[in-house]
Parts: sequence; structure tokens; C-alpha cells
Amino acid sequence: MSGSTENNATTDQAASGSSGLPGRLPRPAVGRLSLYFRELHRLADQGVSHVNSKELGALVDVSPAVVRRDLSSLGTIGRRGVGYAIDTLIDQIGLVLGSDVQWQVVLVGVGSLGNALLRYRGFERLGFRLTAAFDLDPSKIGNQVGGVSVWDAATMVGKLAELSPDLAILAVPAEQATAVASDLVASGVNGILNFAPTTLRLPRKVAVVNVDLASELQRLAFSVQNQ
Ligand SMILES: NC(=O)c1ccc[n+]([C@@H]2O[C@H](COP(=O)([O-])OP(=O)(O)OC[C@H]3O[C@@H](n4cnc5c(N)ncnc54)[C@H](O)[C@@H]3O)[C@@H](O)[C@H]2O)c1
Repeated sequence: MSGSTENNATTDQAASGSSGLPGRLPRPAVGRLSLYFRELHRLADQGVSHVNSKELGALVDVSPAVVRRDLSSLGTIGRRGVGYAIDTLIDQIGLVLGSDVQWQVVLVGVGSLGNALLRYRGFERLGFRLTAAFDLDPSKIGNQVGGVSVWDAATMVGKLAELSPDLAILAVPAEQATAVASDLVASGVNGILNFAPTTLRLPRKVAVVNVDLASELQRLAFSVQNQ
């Protein structure tokens, strides 16, 4: 299991100015909170009510001391012999990560990847609501994918003015990515999850997270080779 943000297939290009994350939390800690959050939900689904730092640490591959430090930075102290109440932790971490609010998200590029992302049911639970998708391929425009309507990319700017999304997922070919990202930013999008293998040149106020599975695979191969 990937236990640290350093192992995640993401890199940040800019500070997340509007994300609501408290400045006092370093980014690796925020990444770990996200992993705790996922595991806590899983435990809650299994009917578990409490978890201790050793158990939670084992689930995300960090030491109990790190778990205690991260959670105490939220003002949460576990009770000896009982651990942490899972419901309370979910609420507190959700508050810090902004999962208590609904984020409106649009997706651009309904190809193989965009299709899979639109069909993924895991976003909603974390407060991300996919409200629209855009593509320029006439055979895709007007379709519904995962319950989300695909609109003509030529109408994107007007549609964005109507929807006012906070975030966007970019799944277009690399050559198209910067132009599409610029339109998104001009339309008020503050954060972009970029799957295109290119560095977006955008104003610093815009938060960009790049996801590059190919380079993560390369890192994995390097690790295996050098074990
Ligand atoms: N990060 C990763 O791990 C990862 C994995 C797979 C693919 N990718 C990247 O994600 C992107 C999408 O990959 P894919 O396999 O889904 O490609 P794809 O060719 O199947 O889909 C791309 C889609 O974007 C649409 N498109 C092109 N230009 C557009 C524009 N200006 N506005 C709106 N839509 C536009 C196309 O019509 C198509 O439907 C590529 O950049 C690819 O390199 C990244």
C-alpha cells in the first residue's frame, strides 16, 4: 500500500491558495490526512467505531508516533486503551480537507481516461461533484457518462459562467492542455487536476496537481531495479 504522499502519483505546481487548508499543516501531513480519511471511512463502513494510532498507522504505512502527531495537530488526542472515535476523526479531518463542503468539478476530455474518471463513484463521498464534461468530438457531445452530461467544448466558456465550478480535471492530449487550462482559469477555475503529460504555465494563484502514472511507473521500476 502506498503510505506517503511522496509515493502518490501527484506533484504540486502551485500553492493551494483557496483550498482552505490550514497553512500550519505541511503538505506531507495533509497527504497523510487524506489517506487516514480514506481508511477511516473504510473502517466506519465495516462498523468499526474506534481505532488506535498503531492500527491506523499500519493501514497507511506510517509509524504510530506520526499518526499521533498528525492528529494532535488537529486538536485530537486518542484515549489510552480506546483510541480515537472514528466518526469524530472523519468530521475533523473532513473539515480540514474541505470535504465537508461540496466542490463543483468539471472534466475536460472525455477519452479513455475521462470516461473512467466520470464513471468513478469515489469522488462524491469526498465532496467532489462532477457537474459537467466537455469534449470537441461530435460523437461524444450530448452523451451522458457516469450520469454527467458531455457538452461541446466550443461552448465551454459560456457553460462555465453558468456553473461556476471550483475545480477542473484536465484529460485532454498534451498539445491541447495549456489552451484548455487557460480557458478554465479565465472562467474562474482555481484548481486543476492535470493528467496531460505537460507542464501548465498558469498564474501562480492557480493550484495545479499533476498526475503522471507513467513517471510513477518509471520510479517504481527504478526502485525495483535498485533494491
Ligand atoms: N496521468 C496519467 O497517468 C495518464 C494516463 C493516461 C492518459 N494520460 C493523459 O491524459 C490525457 C487523456 O488521455 P486519453 O487516453 O483519455 O486520451 P484520448 O485520446 O482517449 O482522449 C482525449 C479526449 O480529449 C478530447 N479533446 C481533445 N482536445 C480537446 C479540447 N481542446 N477540448 C476538449 N476535449 C478535447 C478528445 O476528443 C478525446 O475525447 C492525455 O494527455 C494522456 O497523455 C495520463
